[in-house]
Amino acid sequence: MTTIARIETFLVAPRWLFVRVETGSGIVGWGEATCEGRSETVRAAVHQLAELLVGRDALRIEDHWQVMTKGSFYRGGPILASAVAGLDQALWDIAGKHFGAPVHQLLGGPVRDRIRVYGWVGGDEPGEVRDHIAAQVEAGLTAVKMNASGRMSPVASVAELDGVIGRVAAAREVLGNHRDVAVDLHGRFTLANARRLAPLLEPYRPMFIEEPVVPENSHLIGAFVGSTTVPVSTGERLYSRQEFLPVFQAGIAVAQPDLSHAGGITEVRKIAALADVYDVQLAPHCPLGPIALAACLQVGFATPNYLIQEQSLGIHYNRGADVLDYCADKTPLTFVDGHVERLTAPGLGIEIDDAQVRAADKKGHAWRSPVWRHRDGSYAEW
Ligand SMILES: O=C(O)[C@@H](O)[C@H](O)[C@H](O)CO
Ligand SMILES: [Mg+2]
Repeated sequence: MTTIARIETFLVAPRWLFVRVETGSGIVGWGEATCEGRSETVRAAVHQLAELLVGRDALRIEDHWQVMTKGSFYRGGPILASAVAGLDQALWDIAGKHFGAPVHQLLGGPVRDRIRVYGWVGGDEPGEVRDHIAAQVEAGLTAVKMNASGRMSPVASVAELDGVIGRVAAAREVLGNHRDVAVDLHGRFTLANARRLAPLLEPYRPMFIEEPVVPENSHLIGAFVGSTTVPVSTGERLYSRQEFLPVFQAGIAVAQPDLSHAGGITEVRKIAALADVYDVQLAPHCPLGPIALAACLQVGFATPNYLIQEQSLGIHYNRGADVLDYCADKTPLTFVDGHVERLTAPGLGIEIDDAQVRAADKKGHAWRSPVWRHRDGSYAEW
């Protein structure tokens, strides 16, 4: 009676796409297929993939993953990988509820009792960075991540470089030496800019420098790794083991697969195993909703090479919506001392508020990534 009977999707504020899978016996599994700025496109993909699942046994997760990712000949990319991810998470949620165990128990059992979390901080001026970090420290976090810059010239000016240094210096000053700051270059830097910046950041000892080059230029990341002693991270825009392999071979230190973009729990577990062979730690990308976060944490409780977890509780880019809005029980995602405690309930370990999600979907959302321009009018990376 674990036959898949019904698959629904919900487009909810601020920019998320939830997937609900129900079995004939009434077990409900939730997944998150959010792909920032592209969620409506993913939604269509989820409903087409649903044709492959309805009427089949929900517990054959690996087989469903094979069929969904390979079964229609044309494959790969963020849209399909996000759609598969949302469905895959929901199937793991169902399996956990069916067997009465949290997902990490099905993955081999807990290897840790709590997971360290970090949050994003904004601020254009050093003073603003200081204030935003002070608020996160006040909330108990021991690590934050900041963007290095806004729009960045292809060959950075002294003022642009000094702007980055000033803000990272301010971050280090308020954090002290017992907390960490990661610096996200966000694909805004050319390789030349990134190489010029890295030695200037070394005195502030960032936890890692993220996305030093755009993901389609993974062939350049080795040149960046070789230019700095700072650990290098990437992966929020890589969608499979095959796409991670070259960056592992190039020597990155931290892999950031997104549980909602990289094929879900099934694929990220395999990315983690591959990462382990290259001495790479996981720090999954997750500026997303509660289901994506729970899926990350389930992998984290069962994965030895797991550094830290990104999360967006209370963060202003969620524009008034919050990760906890859709949780019927807010306790599992409450942080203690900058960590989240092991989730013990069956499945993904959180309880989604069905009525709240249905109401939010009626309003929907139209979140889009901005399009930026350089001063001369040409396209600039966001
Ligand atoms: O590492 C991060 O959290 C950022 O790069 C976000 O993924 C990006 O702004 C799109 O949401
Ligand atoms: Mg990033």
